[in-house]
Amino acid sequence: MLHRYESREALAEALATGVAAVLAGGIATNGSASLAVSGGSTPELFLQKLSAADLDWSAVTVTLVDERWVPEDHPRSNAGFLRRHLLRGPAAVAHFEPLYVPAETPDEVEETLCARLGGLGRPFDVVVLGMGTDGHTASFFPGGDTLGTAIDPANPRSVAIMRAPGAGEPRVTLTLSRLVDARLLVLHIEGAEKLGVLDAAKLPGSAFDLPIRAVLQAPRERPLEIFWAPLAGEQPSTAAADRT
Ligand SMILES: O=C(O)[C@H](O)[C@@H](O)[C@H](O)[C@H](O)COP(=O)(O)O
Repeated sequence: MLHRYESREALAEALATGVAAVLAGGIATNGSASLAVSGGSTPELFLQKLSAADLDWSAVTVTLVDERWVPEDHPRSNAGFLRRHLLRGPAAVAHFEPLYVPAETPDEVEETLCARLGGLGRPFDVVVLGMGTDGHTASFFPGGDTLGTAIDPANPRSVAIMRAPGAGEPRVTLTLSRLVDARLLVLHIEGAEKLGVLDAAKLPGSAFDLPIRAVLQAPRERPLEIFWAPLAGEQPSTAAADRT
C-alpha cells in the first residue's frame, strides 16, 4: 500500500507515530519490542521525531538493516547516524545492537553477528527499509557478490556480508528472510526519481537488476507499507496529498 504525503515533514510525523504505536503494542503484548531501521540520509527527520516518542524505550531493541564497514566515528557509519538522530532524548535508553564490531574485515565476525542478530526476537516488530536509485535496499546491491544468498527467502541466516561496485565499503546486511516477516514492514522513499524506480520494479523482471523486487515479490503475510513524499521543489502534481 502506497501512502503519499505532501512533504517530508508530514511523512516523518506520520511514520514516527505509526512506528511508535506498533512498538508500544509489542511492549504491551510481549514486554519488549524490536526495530530495524535504515541508514543513508532519507530517515533523518523520521528518526528525530521517533526519538521523542513517549515509549518505554528501555524495552526496545534497535538495530540496523545494514551497515557500512567503518567504525562508528566515521562519517559514513550508519551506527553513528543512529546515535545522532534516534538514540538520544527518551530513546537514548534503548538497547542498540550494532552490525559493526571492531575487526579487520566483516568476514571475521560474520558468525558472531549471525548469532547476535539471530538471537534477537523474531520477527522484528518494525522494519523500515530505504531504497537507492539503483534499486538497492538494505545492502542488496545490483552486482553484489552474495546477492543471491542474501535475497534467498529460504536462507535461514540473519546476516550476509556484501561487496558490490556501488556500495563503497564492504557491507553487513540483514538477509531478506530476516527482514520481510516484520509485523510492520515499511519502505520509506522520497522524491519522484525513487517513485519511478519503484514503478519499474513492479514490472516483471529480475531482482538481480533491481533488488527491491526481492522485497516486493517475497511471500509475506502482511502488506508492505510504502511511505513516500516529494523532495523540496518537486511538483505537487506528482505528490497527491491524499493517502492512496
Ligand atoms: O547504508 C545504507 O546506505 C542504507 O541502509 C541503504 O540501504 C539506504 O537505505 C539507501 O541507500 C538509500 O539511501 P538514501 O536515503 O541516502 O537515499
